[in-house]
Amino acid sequence: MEIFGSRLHRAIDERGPLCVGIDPHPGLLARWGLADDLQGLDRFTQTVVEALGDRVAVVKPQSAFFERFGSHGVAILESTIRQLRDAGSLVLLDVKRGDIGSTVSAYASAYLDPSSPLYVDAVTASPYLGVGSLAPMFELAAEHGGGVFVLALTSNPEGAAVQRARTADGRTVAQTVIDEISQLNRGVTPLGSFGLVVGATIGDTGHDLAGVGGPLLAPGLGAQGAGAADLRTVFGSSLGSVLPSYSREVLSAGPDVAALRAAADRVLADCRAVLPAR
Ligand SMILES: O=c1ccn([C@@H]2O[C@H](COP(=O)(O)O)[C@@H](O)[C@H]2O)c(=O)[nH]1
Repeated sequence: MEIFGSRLHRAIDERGPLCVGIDPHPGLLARWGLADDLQGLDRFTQTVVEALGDRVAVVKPQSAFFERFGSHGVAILESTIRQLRDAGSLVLLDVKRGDIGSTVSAYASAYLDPSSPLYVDAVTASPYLGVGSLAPMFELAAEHGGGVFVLALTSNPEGAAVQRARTADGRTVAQTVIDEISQLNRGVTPLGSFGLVVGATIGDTGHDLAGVGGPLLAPGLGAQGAGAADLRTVFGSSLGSVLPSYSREVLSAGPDVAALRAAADRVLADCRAVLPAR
């Protein structure tokens, strides 16, 4: 079995360092001339799959925009996940789960067990019940070649008050998360399966990302105001592990399939100009 970190490394070599989110905001559905209903949701996601499923390394459906339509919306998410995987992109479900360990086991089964209808390559997870509470996700991911991206320094301005608060030993909360995830990836090459979410909007915070050994997902590009050049400031010497992530910046080019592809190509070129060649 090939581990997630190695599959991601290969996907980036083949398709370039880019993650595109599927975030069917009501405003985007309207902009695409679609109704804010199940049919609109289905058409929107089908179009993104057609445009980008065989093109970008990672596609990141945002679960919330499917869940808001109830069980039928989740059914569309399930079929979107299958189609993306068939088209060859890795699927990172942005679902930010976290709970006590016994409940995290159930979340792990939902997303990281290959027999689940919502099985994906990787998920996002929240560490605010303690990184250790996510152990069932880490274990199931390791067993089946999956990945977990844990929130460390999020792109929203509200995150800093919690994430940059100091713990008893003087490290920030975020640095304790970074250090625990680094341990999970220790000794794994070329890339570990346990990643962090670090927003492209946050500037130079002085956090030490050098030893993470796993992918660094960078949302906040485009609609939230960060540009590819900001990656240098945020990630410094860790730029080689960055997976830039765009949603609205690319999606707003739709519904034309060629325009969506051109938008993805454009942001990928912007990122390539900043990230080290590999
Ligand atoms: O720190 C974080 C973590 C996750 N996100 C998610 O990424 C996308 C961003 O969408 P844009 O349209 O590119 O702004 C969205 O799904 C967020 O929930 C984030 O923005 N920041």
